Parts: sequence; structure tokens; C-alpha cells
Amino acid sequence: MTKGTLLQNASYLAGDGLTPTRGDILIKDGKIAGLGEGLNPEAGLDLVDASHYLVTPGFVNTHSHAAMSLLRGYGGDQNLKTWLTEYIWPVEAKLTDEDVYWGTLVSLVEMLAAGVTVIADMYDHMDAVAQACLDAGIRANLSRGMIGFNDDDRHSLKENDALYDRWHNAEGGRIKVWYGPHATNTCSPDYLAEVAAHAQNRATGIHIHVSETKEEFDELQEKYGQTPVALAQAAGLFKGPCLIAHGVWLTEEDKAILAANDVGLAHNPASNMKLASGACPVADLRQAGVKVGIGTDGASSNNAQSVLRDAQLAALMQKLTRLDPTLVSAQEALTMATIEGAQALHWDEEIGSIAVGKAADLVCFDTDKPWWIPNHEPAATLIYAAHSDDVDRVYAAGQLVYHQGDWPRLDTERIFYEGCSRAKKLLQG
Ligand SMILES: CSC[C@H]1O[C@@H](n2cnc3c(O)ncnc32)[C@H](O)[C@@H]1O
Ligand SMILES: [Zn+2]
Repeated sequence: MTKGTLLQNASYLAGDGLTPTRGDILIKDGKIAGLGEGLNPEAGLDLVDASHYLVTPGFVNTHSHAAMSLLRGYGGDQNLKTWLTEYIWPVEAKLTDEDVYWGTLVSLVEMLAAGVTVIADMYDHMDAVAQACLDAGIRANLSRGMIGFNDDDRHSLKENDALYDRWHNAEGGRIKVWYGPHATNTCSPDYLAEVAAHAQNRATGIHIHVSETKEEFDELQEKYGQTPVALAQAAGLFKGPCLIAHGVWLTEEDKAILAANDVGLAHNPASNMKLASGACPVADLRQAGVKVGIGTDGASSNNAQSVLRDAQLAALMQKLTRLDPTLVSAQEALTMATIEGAQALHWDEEIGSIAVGKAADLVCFDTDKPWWIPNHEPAATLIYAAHSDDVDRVYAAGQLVYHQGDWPRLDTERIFYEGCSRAKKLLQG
């Protein structure tokens, strides 16, 4: 039994400001126990020569549907409505707990190898998702996705209650449960209000898709005379912690509402581009004070599951759509992928940056690659040049969860077999 790990002589990005620093990182009891030069390599520690590493905080995936790896490559090149109603939902109706367990693991294997150490996942069969997260060693904010218009839909709200009772704060607080009303246009205002009351009674949060497409924006304007954000506010969703996914179509007033209510936003640039939903006004939102994290969305609308890749796209997309190269700098994109994502999830006291006392969720990039040379601006290298493949080792809560193509906690041969055979059965059977 090891007493902990000492990463020696590393370059790392320290604190919320991601300040380039050189020194050792001591990991004990799942936390960062010391930072500094020449820390004592006491007996019993795993000593790691980290001189060729750049160590970053673990990446925060603020919006995922991990089990959708089973639908990767299916229903491509459609808009959101066609993709969901004609392709995705008919197949999802056939999913079993086991499908979701193995599908989630396929994504978690990919995410861990890309340095993702926390996900905010909304889906069905959430006990299976929770079990997969526990087995993979990843930190998770979980919510049962709920579509609700009438009394027949109350069963999923009961499932979210049961998920909360069973899993909230499990694994020493590494699993949190929020509530997941699917979207402002797939739940009635009354249903949203009921969900909000359930979340508030348990002092927990809400994760919901809001204002993803112009079609949704126009539909709610016509039906209720409100923007999706105004409707969500009126239903009481913003009284407690709330994370909205997408937020592409926003008025100036919507942006002010989100900022005033401390609503976090999960920006999913790959999904927004692939489904041609539009460009989220990330720079305006951050300027207004909204905490914006990065999300991958599911593997059928991305199709990769790397927060680093989406952070890279976030920087490039904002510059292009606003014709302003100063917007979303590399440093800002990296901030969104780490501490700001943690803030959007109200989890920043424990995770999101490299500081003594925080969880040891750490990513070690191998910098012995030509595209890392020279590396005088690590944030720029990471955002504009690095590959997810440069990740050499990943710690989650101090445990080594990925190292050079190996996932010590997981039987990846079985996971890949189950992923392939279940996807084949679902899509062909
Ligand atoms: C009811 S569980 C969650 C639900 O969300 C679907 N989904 C995946 N990506 C998106 C997206 O970009 N917008 C809206 N809904 C999405 C997923 O397929 C599940 O059905
Ligand atoms: Zn989504």
C-alpha cells in the first residue's frame, strides 16, 4: 500500500490563474498535500520523474451523455430535431441498464485518456451510469434526463428522487446528484416548476438544455411569449444551483438574467457546429459574469469525448464568428475547461485547480513532442497545438486512472467488446 505519490520536478499550472510553475506535487489521501521545490521524497511514496511533464488540473466536462458512445456515427449530419426524433430517440427507447453501463464505460475510457476527471452527465438508466463512474474512478454530477408534459411523465421524476437518495455524496462526495429536466421545450412550465421544487427541497441543483436552437427559441416565444431563459427563470429553476447546456440563442436580457442568478453554462462547440445550432455568445456571457464551462455533449453529436478538443474549438469558434481574434484567448479557454467548469458545477472548493488541499485530479502531458517546442506559453501550446494523445498519465482523487494506454482500474478489452456488440445489436437488430 503506497503512502501517496510525489511528482518530481514537474512544470505545472498553479492555482485558479493557471500560473506556470516548476516544482514537485505531493499527492496524499486523494488530495494535493504539498507543492514546492525539493519536497521530501519520504519512504513509501511512489516517486515519479515528472521533468518532461506539464501537469494541468483535470478537465471538467460540464455536459455529457456518456452512454451515447453506442450511437457514435449514427444519425450524422442532421439538425437537432431530425437527429433526435428520427434517429436517436427510437434507438434510446430500446436501451437496457447493461447497454448504458457499457456504453458509459466506453466514453469514460476515452475521456480519462483525454484528461477528463469529472463529468456532468444527464441520461436515462442512471444507476448504471453511477456504477460505471464509480468503477472508472471518475468524479460525476449525475441527473436523470426527464421529458415531461403530463402526469404519465412523473415516473422519471421519481427516478431522479431515488437516484438522489441512493447516490448523492456517494464515494466520499465524488458523486453528486442534481435534477435533469431535459429541455425548456420538452417539459411544460408546470413540470419544470415541480422539478425545481424537488431540487430545492433537497438543496441540490438542476442541469437542463436551454435555448439550443433558433427553432426552440421561436417556439417558446410563440407558445408562451417568453424566451427559454425567461421561462426557466419563471418556473423557479434558478432559485438554486443551475447549469444550462448550450445557451446559443440569448437576448441581452437573457444574459443579464443568467449572470444575476449565478446560472452556469455548459458550452458545447463541437455539438453546436455539427448540428448547425449556432454559436453561443461565450465572450459576452463571461464578460457579464456568467461561469462558462466546456461540454462534449454526447458521442453522436460531437463525435469525440475530449474536453481539450472542445476547449480548442471554443477559442477558434468565438474568434471566427465574432471576427475578433482577441476573444476567448488560450488562457481563457483553458480556464473554462478547468476552474470555470468547476465553478459552473458549484464544485470549485474541491476541484478545478492545482492548489494544496484540493483534490488530486491531475493530468500529466508528455511535452517531448515537436508540437510542444518551444513551450514558453503553455496555455497556447495546449489550446492551439496539443493533442489529447499527449496525455501520459491521469490521476483522479489521487488514484492513477490512466497511464500510457492502460487504464489500471478497467478491463478495456471487455468494455470495447461490449460497446461494439451492443451498438451493433441496437442499430441493426
Ligand atoms: C432524456 S436523457 C437526455 C437526452 O438528451 C438527448 N440529447 C443528447 N444531446 C442533446 C442535445 O444536444 N440537445 C438535446 N438533447 C440531447 C439524449 O439523446 C437523451 O435522449
Ligand atoms: Zn446534451
